Amino acid sequence: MASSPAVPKHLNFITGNKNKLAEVQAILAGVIELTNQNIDLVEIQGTVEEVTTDKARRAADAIQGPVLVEDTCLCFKAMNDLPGPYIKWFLLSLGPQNLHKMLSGFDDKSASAVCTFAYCEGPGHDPVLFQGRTEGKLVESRGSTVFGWDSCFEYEGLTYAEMEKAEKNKISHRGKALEKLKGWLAEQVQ
Ligand SMILES: O=P(O)(O)OP(=O)(O)OP(=O)(O)OC[C@H]1O[C@@H](n2cnc3c(O)ncnc32)[C@H](O)[C@@H]1O
Ligand SMILES: [Mg+2]
Repeated sequence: MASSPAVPKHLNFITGNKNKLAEVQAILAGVIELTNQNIDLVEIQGTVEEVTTDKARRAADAIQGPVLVEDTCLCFKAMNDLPGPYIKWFLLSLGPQNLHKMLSGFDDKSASAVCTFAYCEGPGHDPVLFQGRTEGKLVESRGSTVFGWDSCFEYEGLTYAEMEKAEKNKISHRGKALEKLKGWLAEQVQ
């Protein structure tokens, strides 16, 4: 019989982003206990899978134990999926008020929000990935600018920032990725 990885009863989610942490805590409430460490991890360049896998390995090495990490992309169809994993730096430079201008020269405003979680059992182990994607469009900022590009990403008429938190979590890239993680966790304990 193939041996299952030793999935702990709680997950140590390594992130420096308080808003991500709050969403993950809300979505996983009652499913798995979550602890958090804010470790400043180097993020490589590459595909989101490469970035997230590398992030998980670095986090597992840093704490010498099991970890959960996540990387979020915002991909513009007109730009062949850029900025993708590099959205953080565009958002930091432009701010949510100016982000929509990145597509002002294009008719196609389609954007995909992509969330990729990686669970790594510990140093030297291969991370397991769980990805969720929500299709929407890049719009002028509407709603609270507390969390990243929430006010610039519209899904079915509302920006993420205009939705109730629970509504966002039901349809979001992060919610979908965590549904997959939950399914995997349930399989491990059977
Ligand atoms: O420590 P980590 O987990 O890496 O946290 P981070 O803030 O650096 O996050 P990323 O590297 O994944 O970069 C993603 C960027 O997208 C933003 N972001 C992530 N999830 C988001 C969401 O659901 N809604 C809006 N913005 C989001 C986030 O604030 C960053 O600017
Ligand atoms: Mg980061």
